[in-house]
Amino acid sequence: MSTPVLELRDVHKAFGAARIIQGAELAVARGERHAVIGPNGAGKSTLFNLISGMFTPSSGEIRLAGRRIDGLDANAINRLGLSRSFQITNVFARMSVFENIRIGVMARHGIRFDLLRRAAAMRAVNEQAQALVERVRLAGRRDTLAGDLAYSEQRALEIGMTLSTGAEVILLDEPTAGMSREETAHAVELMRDLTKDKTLLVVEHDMDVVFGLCDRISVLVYGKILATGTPAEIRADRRVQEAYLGEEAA
Ligand SMILES: Nc1ncnc2c1ncn2[C@@H]1O[C@H](COP(=O)(O)OP(=O)(O)OP(=O)(O)O)[C@@H](O)[C@H]1O
Repeated sequence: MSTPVLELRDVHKAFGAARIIQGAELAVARGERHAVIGPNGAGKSTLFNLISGMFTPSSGEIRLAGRRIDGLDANAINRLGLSRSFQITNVFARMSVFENIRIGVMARHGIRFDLLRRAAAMRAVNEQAQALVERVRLAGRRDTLAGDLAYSEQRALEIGMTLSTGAEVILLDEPTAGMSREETAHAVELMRDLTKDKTLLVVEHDMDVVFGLCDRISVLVYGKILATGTPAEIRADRRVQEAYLGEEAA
């Protein structure tokens, strides 16, 4: 693999005496869709928090496009091209769909609200925000308050917000949690489309989504990556079957 766009080397994270991440190794290639799976409590969300700068590792290295990012705060990491969504819906309920997306687009350009009065800046930002609203298929809900959207629409908006800062590496934490089968299928299609020219790292419990969407999968068990491989390799991996997938993948 050429230089991975995202790389973890021997990453550890302890909360007091609780060693949650214990030497995680991960290499995500540019342009791939990569899932992190593992049992409840394995440390998947903690891993995301470490990568995105919500937590600082106790030790180890995290690199984005070859550059150390461990120890940087979330905003700095975002500016370097990594953006994440959260397990819990995280939209501004009292702002419209369009306004939610526009905040991220403005951040991308470093535009403050007072500068928005300048017509040219406003036009460019509005055009990009509108294009993204359309890409996440919420054009019909453009002026609806985010708090009034259906749950699955809120999750789609959240993906839009994650993309709005223009980041190259997108982290999505359980994007289909709580969705019906139909909503899940729609969300998968959306993710496939929106991440065509991006790198996606996703934590997901729905194995149909993982095996259908992702190029490679890493299995996290007790804070360590037990295996990384293609869906076929992971399905066939005896250790993974024993530790996690069980009968389901046989
Ligand atoms: N800030 C924290 N302080 C102390 N313990 C924490 C903290 N954050 C997470 N943990 C612990 O770390 C362990 C792993 O949690 P984490 O949420 O990362 O797992 P997960 O794999 O995402 O689980 P799930 O699939 O259930 O979401 C849990 O035992 C949790 O209680």
